[in-house]
Amino acid sequence: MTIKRMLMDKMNNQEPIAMVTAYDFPSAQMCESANTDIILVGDSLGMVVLGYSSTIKVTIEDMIHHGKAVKRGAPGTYTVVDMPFMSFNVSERDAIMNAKELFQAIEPDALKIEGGVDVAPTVERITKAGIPVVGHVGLTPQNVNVLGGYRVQGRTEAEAKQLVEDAKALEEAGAIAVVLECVPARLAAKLTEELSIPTIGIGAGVECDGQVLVYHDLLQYGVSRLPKFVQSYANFNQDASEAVSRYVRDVKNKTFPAEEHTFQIKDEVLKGVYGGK
Ligand SMILES: Nc1nc(=O)c2c([nH]1)NC[C@@H]1CN(c3ccc(C(=O)N[C@@H](CCC(=O)O)C(=O)O)cc3)CN21
Ligand SMILES: CC(C)C(=O)C(=O)O
Ligand SMILES: [Mg+2]
Repeated sequence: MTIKRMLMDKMNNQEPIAMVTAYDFPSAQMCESANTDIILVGDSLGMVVLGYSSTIKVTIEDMIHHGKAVKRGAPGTYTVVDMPFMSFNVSERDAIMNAKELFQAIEPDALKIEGGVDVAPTVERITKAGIPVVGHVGLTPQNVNVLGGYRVQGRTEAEAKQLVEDAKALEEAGAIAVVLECVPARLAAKLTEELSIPTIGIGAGVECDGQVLVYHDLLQYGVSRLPKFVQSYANFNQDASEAVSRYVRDVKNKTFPAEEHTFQIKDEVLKGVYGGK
């Protein structure tokens, strides 16, 4: 089934779409075994696993490196890959060639592009070239230096109207779904009702057709401060910190490795090498 068909079926049957952002083989395996509907190889990988302070330094090569690992870990799960900063808005030609490169190298089901009215013609061109596209409006982290921070979007009447126009332009351009990031819940609910394509929310309330969260946020794994919209379901930071500290202590104490972690050699072999002492 195409990703578009799957998304439309879930929307029409009112079955919420569960999406997780993941970046590597083990996390993809975990998402697949947990029946995640879609794995997003998000450019948030720049912040979460590469340690950048924004998503701006993420490259096509980074996306390919992580995207391929995710596909190996989750061969049976739908995947969407983010087009990184400046890979789709320099020129239409560049956008198409970059989409081609990502789509051929990773073989995902769709690509995702941040932006609304401004990128709609690009979304249409890429879609017509044969690559399904997911839109992304509201807080678009690639614009953090213009927006002035990671803040809720669409709170004023002017901003809310623009957001609605952006989402409609994406729908019109043929986008298969649209991510709503950090949008007031009641605005997201209205928009979800109005659009014919599914909305996938992050910080956009429960009325969206689906939800997306970052794997490392769900698990409190590596990330320190969690945005307000995150529900964490585990605390890997605490478990990992305790575990690694215990390992370091055991090495210093020589209580690790123990007998059961070591390999044996016959006496006569050792004698042959070092003599009869
Ligand atoms: N780990 C992680 N999770 C994400 O969801 C995520 C990333 N990284 N990196 C890329 C973007 C950046 N995102 C962010 C980052 C911070 C906030 C944040 O701190 N927001 C404030 C809201 C302030 C307000 O306007 O009221 C918060 O307190 O939640 C929101 C989205 C979402 N994306
Ligand atoms: C948070 C989601 C929507 C995203 O774009 C990412 O993980 O990069
Ligand atoms: Mg992203």
